[in-house]
Amino acid sequence: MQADKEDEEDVCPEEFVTLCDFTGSGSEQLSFSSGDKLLVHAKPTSEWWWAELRGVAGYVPASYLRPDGAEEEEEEEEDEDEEDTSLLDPWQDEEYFGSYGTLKLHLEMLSDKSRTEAYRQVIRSNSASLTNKVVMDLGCGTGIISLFCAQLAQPSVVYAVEASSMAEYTRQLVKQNGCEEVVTVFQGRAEEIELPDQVDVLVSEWMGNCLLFEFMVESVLLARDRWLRDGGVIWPSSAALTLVPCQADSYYREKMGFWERPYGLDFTPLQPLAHQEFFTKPKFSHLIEHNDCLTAPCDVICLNMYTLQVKDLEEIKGQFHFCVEKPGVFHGFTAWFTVFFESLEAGGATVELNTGPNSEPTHWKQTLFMLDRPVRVCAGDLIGGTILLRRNPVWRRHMTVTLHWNINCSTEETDHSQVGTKTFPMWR
Ligand SMILES: N=C(N)NC/C=C/[C@H]1O[C@@H](n2cnc3c(N)ncnc32)[C@H](O)[C@@H]1O
Repeated sequence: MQADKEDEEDVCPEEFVTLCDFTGSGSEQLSFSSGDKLLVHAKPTSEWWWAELRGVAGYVPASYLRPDGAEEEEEEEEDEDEEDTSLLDPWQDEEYFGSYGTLKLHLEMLSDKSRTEAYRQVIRSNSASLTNKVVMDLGCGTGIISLFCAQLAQPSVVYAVEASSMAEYTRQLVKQNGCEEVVTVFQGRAEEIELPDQVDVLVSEWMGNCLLFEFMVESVLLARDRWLRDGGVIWPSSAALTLVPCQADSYYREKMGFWERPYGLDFTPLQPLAHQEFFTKPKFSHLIEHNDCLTAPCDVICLNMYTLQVKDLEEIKGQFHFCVEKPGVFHGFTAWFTVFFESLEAGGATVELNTGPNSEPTHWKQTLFMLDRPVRVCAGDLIGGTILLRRNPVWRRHMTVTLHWNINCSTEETDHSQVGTKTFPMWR
């Protein structure tokens, strides 16, 4: 990588000091360690600058730098700035693992019968093959999956790995349920802990909204590469993201229609604000009604957990071709995921956990992406396009979802915006 980039206007280079480590992703980003002195050549945007370190140049996140020579006032403010460095953690681990140190999220996940029973079914239907196996439960939380393993099968050992302070309680639950002979709890990040042995089975419940949000999947892939022995099994074994063009009439009326005539008054000047506030980001925990689907759903992304690589997570693209089955209003797209657990026995039945509208609801429910403008469609209209999940290069648990679509109407009289595109932050 050359130290200067012809198409960036060069400013006189300024020296900056880095506040923490940064691992660049892709060839364009420059990695550095905390305390490095960088030479900033250009500031093309407020977020990304073009800088050089020891003759190598690349983009760096501006928020990770402070002007060199500013350290004296920095020392004076050291105390109140102390907590700021935690804001610079691209993984936001303090906040993330802090949230899992309380019961709220564990109660939500454990109360999700579809989710929890699916994992119990996986253990139960593979109990014979789990005999004498070494199992790793990555991100075990309260240890529910590990306890199922110890209760319903005879593995030789289960390594229950949990980074949050919940691990202390997980140890108590293991003891309380008489599983301490089989289950060993390791408190720490899966990326950092040392296990006594390779594992035969790597099981984890890592899926976030829209499948990938939180990107815990990266930890699972790293653990697979480091701890899963050759021929070992990873659960889930594969995952699919499903999309469907849909109506969302009640949501649209609730958030946008409301301003037409509240109490006989015209509040429509607030509609642009409502659009910005309610339709710019995806709507999590959306419950799509079956008859809101304008077409049959389509799997747009399929992930094989044996071959998926961390670098593949930067950008994942899918395509779709829908044929509208009934007239209606195309308000947006709804997405959900399904994960599959292959049997340990050759030819055994695959267990699946489907979070879509035709299955028992889960705590994820579905995710709704609202278009800027609803479009009336007729049966026979074709909605084709692409979906792009692009991981945030700085905030590593976040991504954007970009949808491109075009509508080929089967008849002429209906009004149509033929082509559309929209990018949704999740959440950065
Ligand atoms: N979002 C869904 N579905 N599940 C979130 C489930 C997250 C649980 O896994 C733990 N966890 C997440 N990442 C790691 C890691 N790298 N090492 C150890 N424990 C981890 C969290 O602290 C939660 O207890």
